[in-house]
Parts: sequence; structure tokens; C-alpha cells
Amino acid sequence: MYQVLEQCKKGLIVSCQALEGEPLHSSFIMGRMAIAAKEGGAVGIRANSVSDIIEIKKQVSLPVIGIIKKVYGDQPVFITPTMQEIDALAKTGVEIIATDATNRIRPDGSDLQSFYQEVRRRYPHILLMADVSTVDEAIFADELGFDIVAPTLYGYTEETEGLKIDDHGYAVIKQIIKEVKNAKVIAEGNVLTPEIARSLLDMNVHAVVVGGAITRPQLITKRFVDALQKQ
Ligand SMILES: CC(=O)N[C@H](C=O)[C@@H](O)[C@H](O)[C@H](O)COP(=O)(O)O
Repeated sequence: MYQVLEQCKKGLIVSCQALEGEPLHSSFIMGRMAIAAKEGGAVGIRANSVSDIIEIKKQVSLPVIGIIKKVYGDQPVFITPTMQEIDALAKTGVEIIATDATNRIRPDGSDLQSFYQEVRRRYPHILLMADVSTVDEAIFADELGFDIVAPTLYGYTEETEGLKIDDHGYAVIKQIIKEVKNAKVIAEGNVLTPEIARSLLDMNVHAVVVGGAITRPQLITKRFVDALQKQ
């Protein structure tokens, strides 16, 4: 399985996601997005939901980081929150499963450590990616034994709301790279330009994940419109 990590080294992973309510919400379209990503040179795909993953795997032979976004009531943890989503992802044959690895309690009441241990026990052959929001969470995920750590949730928790990966001279990702000892650090979240992606790679991240800037045309359009309307 470590071959997959080698395959992704220094490359671009494209996140092909469109949730219910988004204009491109469709497994067919996500499959096409994955083909486009591959044509452009992507080394991997990140995808949400069993049906999107199955379609993407039919269309391209790239390694897939699978997630299932599921909101349980008023619980804040929504990226692959429980064992139910892990089991469903494992059946799709994804090479990597990503899960929320913040310090928040999960919807089933478990904490990250017990959840991680159970996932590892059930699926020792699948690489595990920790989606974190702080440096401390990155360190903890690394100590637990996650294969990959990424600041995916930086900017998306109460503590970090609105922050972006390139804020303060990339301070958070730089610190994560410095502190994480064993896991591969992947940059993810608000990588909006090729220049930001390049800067991150130069900081020695293992790979870069880009989503919205490639696969969410409504956001790309809005950035252009906002620029045109700026006084
Ligand atoms: C916070 C959250 O829900 N992040 C999700 C995680 O899978 C996706 O919606 C993002 O598109 C992905 O992380 C890539 O980031 P960006 O689209 O900013 O390049």
C-alpha cells in the first residue's frame, strides 16, 4: 500500500466533489471531472460518497482518497464520522480513507484514539488520512499512526473559522511539516492557485490536494465576478 504514497509524491491530487444542492452534483459528472484531472496530469483523486467513488474508479485508474460526508444531527464532525461510513468506503476498494481527526467527539460518542484503533484493526491494508484543523491535532494524529496528515479542516472549525492555508506566511502548514515525524503531510484546503500549490510543494509537503479551484465552477466564476466588481 505504500506504493500508493510513492505514486502521489510531489503530485497534484484533484478533489472531485459536488454535494447535494451544488450545480454539478452527479456521479456521472464527477467521473468526467476525474478523467479531466487525469488528462491534466493529476496523480490521485479525492472523492465523496460511494456512488461517486464507484463511478470515478470505473473511469480512471488513479488512487482514490475516499470520504463520506455525513451530518449527524447537530454534531460538528462530518467527514467520515463513524464506522458505518468507514465500512462503506472500504467496500469500494479505495486506497486511502480520510476522516475527521480533530479533537472533537464523534457523533457516536467515541474519541479519535479509539476510533482510529478500531479502523486500523478492521482495515490494516488501507491507508488512513487525518483531516485536521490545528498543529496539535496534526501531532496527535501522527502519534496515533495515521499515514497522512492534512490541514483540510483548517478554517472550518469554531477555533479556526475563516482562516486560509496561506495566511500568516503559511504559518500553520509550516509548523505541521516541522512537527509531524512519521506521517506524510499533504496540503489541502483553499489551495486556490498554481502559485500557492508550488509554494507548498517547495515547503516539502508530500503532495497537494486542490478541489474547488478546479472542480467547482460556481466558485471559480464568483472569484472572477468579484474581481470585476471590485472598486
Ligand atoms: C472543509 C471541507 O468540507 N472540505 C472538503 C473535504 O473533502 C472539500 O469540500 C474540499 O473541497 C476539499 O477539502 C479540497 O479543498 P478546496 O476545495 O478548498 O481545494
